[in-house]
Amino acid sequence: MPSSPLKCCINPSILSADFVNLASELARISNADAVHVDVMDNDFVPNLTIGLPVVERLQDVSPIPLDAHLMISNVDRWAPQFADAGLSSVTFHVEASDAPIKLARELRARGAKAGMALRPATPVEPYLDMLPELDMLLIMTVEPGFGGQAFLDVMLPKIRRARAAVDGSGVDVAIQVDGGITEETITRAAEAGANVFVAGSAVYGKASPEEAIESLRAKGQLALTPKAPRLNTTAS
Ligand SMILES: O=C(CO)[C@H](O)[C@H](O)COP(=O)(O)O
Repeated sequence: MPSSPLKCCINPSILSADFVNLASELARISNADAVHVDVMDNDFVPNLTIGLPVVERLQDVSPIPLDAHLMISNVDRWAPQFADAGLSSVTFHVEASDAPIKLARELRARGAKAGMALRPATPVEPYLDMLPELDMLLIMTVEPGFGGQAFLDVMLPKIRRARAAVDGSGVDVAIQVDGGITEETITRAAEAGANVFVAGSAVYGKASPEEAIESLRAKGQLALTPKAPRLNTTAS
């Protein structure tokens, strides 16, 4: 583990926001670390959301960095265009890419952080040599496509292995988790080694999304902060 605690970041997913009022929905999460923008094409996943023109307008108006999660096919062709739109980070699914190393380099060359996502059934081990090419590794904790699903606890060992590999390699790669993150599951995900948390329902489903972000952040940060060793106070 690094000597100082990892910073806990909360990235609300606008999949759970009101799509007719996206600008005002951004204002409701002003304390977020980034806005998670779910782009789905009804091919890579069985759902359809927004495309590049809408994301470009969000980029124009958002005071918070945008973090696009591209759940789309033909991602080698599309992802660079999202980077060109000025997004802070662009995450592609490795299962959808023909040339993930080339794509990660292309995203960085265009000024975006490079993120790579893994579906629940995709193992992390084949991609560990790629860590220096990445700024973020997204481990899906639900099947991608829909909000409101239950967190897959079976993903915790994969998060632990990814954290061990990141810390062991000395590269600065964030470990993001997406799907089913709540006040209850964030602690387990953070203890396993995730430090960036996407939350849709657990933020936009609350009366005060900003309070929900603060509460999630406090719980995640607590779990990321190493515990002080317990003193043995029993007399021998
Ligand atoms: O990528 C996603 C779905 O594929 C969403 O970001 C994710 O599901 C967030 O929703 P929730 O926090 O409600 O699970």
